[in-house]
Formats: sequence, C-alpha cells, structure tokens
Amino acid sequence: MSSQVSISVPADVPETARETYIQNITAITHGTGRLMLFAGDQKVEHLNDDFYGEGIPTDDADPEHLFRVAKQGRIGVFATQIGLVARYGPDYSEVPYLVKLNSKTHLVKTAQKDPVSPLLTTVEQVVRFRDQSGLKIAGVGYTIYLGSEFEDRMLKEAAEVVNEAHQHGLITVLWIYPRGAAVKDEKDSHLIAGATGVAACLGSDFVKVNAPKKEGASAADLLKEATLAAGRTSVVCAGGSSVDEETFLKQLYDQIHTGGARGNATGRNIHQKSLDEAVRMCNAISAITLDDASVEDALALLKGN
Ligand SMILES: O=P(O)(O)OC[C@H]1O[C@](O)(COP(=O)(O)O)[C@@H](O)[C@@H]1O
Repeated sequence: MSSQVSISVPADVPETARETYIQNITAITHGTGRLMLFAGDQKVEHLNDDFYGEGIPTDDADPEHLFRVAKQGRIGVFATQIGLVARYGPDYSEVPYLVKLNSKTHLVKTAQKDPVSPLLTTVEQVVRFRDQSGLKIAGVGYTIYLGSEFEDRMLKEAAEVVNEAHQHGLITVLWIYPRGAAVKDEKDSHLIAGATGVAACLGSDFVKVNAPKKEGASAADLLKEATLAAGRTSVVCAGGSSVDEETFLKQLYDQIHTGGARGNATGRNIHQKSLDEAVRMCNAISAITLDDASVEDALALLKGN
C-alpha cells in the first residue's frame, strides 16, 4: 500500500465544509493522495467514436458499461456528465462521482476555430444534485484550452468553479490542454509545465494534462518540469488512445515514479474492453497508483491472478 498522506485543506474551504473536503479527498484517493480517475466524458468529447466500431467490444456501445466498470473495478472516482450520473447513478450508488461541468464535441476542428468549452452545469447545480440524490458526488471537473483565443472565458470560469467547489467541500480537477492557432506543439513539456502552473494558480486540487512528448526524450523525464511547476496541485496524465496493456502500465509506473505524477486519468484504455477485461485493467491501474505495485504485479492482476 502506498503510504497514507496527511491532508492539507486549502484556505478557500470554509470551516463548515472542511470535514466534507477531507472525506472527499480521502475517499477518492483511498487515503494515499494519489488519484485513480476513470474518465468517462468522451461521449460528448468524441461522440460515439470511442464507443462503437472496429476493435471496440460491443459492451462499450451501451453507456451503462461505464457504470458497470466503475462499480466492479477498483477506482478512485468516475468522471462524467451530470445527465448520465442522474440516469444511472441510483443503480450505482456506491460509485464516487466527479461531475464534468463543461464539454464540447470534436466536430469543429481547431483549424476552423479555436476551441472553447463553456460551462454546461454549474457548481450550484451539482451541490443541489448531490444533496437531493444522496449520491457520492465528490468533486467537479472543468476543461481549459490554454492558448485558445477564448482562454480568458475558460480561465475565469475555472477560477470560479474551483472557489465555489471548495466552498462546498468538493474536490477539483482541471483538465488543461494547450490548444488553438497560437499553440505550435500541444505536447511541449515546457508548455505543459506552464499549464500545470496555471492550475496551481487557480487553486485546483488536481490538474489533468496530456503527457509531454519529444522525439528521442523519455516521456517520464519530460513530465518532471510539469509536476514541479504544479507544486501542491497534483498532476495526473490522460491515458490517450488504447495501447497494449503492458505498455500502458509501464508508462503509468514511470509517470508516477520518475515523472512525479500523483495518479492517472484513464478512459479509453479501460472502457474499450469487455466488462471483465475492463475491470481487471482498473484493478491493475489501481495497484500501481494506490498500492505502489510493480508493473509485474499489476500485470498478474490483469491476467486475473
Ligand atoms: O484516457 P482517455 O481516453 O484519453 O481520456 C482522457 C480524456 O481525454 C479526453 O477524451 C479529451 O481528449 P482530447 O480533447 O485530446 O481528444 C477527455 O475528454 C478525457 O477525459
């Protein structure tokens, strides 16, 4: 088991919400400070491309697959839009949820228009939903496209989201992707470090970025600048498109142990599998993230040992 960490509550969490904040962060990190975020917001972000087609098991075509995986697999928190949580959550009430507050589709390409993703759901609506439904809503998420000509709008909304969420003891994850005509290389390590620094300035608990990439360089080494820049904001990396399991687990191990990531945020590499395989993949990812397991031990879990 990775060691239990002491929790430092940020000063924008009022006294009345401290206990809730502590309970939420403890629940979604299993007390380790590391996050295993199961990302299921792609039904808006990528429409049906990630859920139906060649090489994708039919299990994934039904939105309930995401909930079955989140319930049966070992995760920290399941991130998706509020409508799906409202529809399926009552049958999956043991799952901890993080409500993704903004989302956009991929139909309008960056070459046509810089990306913008305004709020679809407010923190106030999430708090009301949490209190009415009794579901385990532990946090909220918001995406910023840094460098977009619309970044001012997203930065402002994100800042308000973090402050408002903390007022209610909710944990925040900012997805920050440099993107738009002004951005030459979305995966440039210095730019990704800029993005994690922005998340720190906005006061977020976690920031989710794409792992930096450079020809001939170690991806985990490149990540160090971003985790340093984030300081007390914990960095997790997006999983990306599906790759073979061993490659994925090695990459995650290195992100944590070399790059300084405090967890992962994985979507397609989990849900683009049959239920049984997706559950075992969750358990393997969680073993590395939460238990400090080796890649070999995680692979054993994946094989069902
Ligand atoms: O592990 P995955 O499938 O990359 O999911 C991680 C995240 O990437 C996204 O799909 C968006 O990615 P892009 O905007 O780069 O296409 C998010 O919506 C999702 O939370």
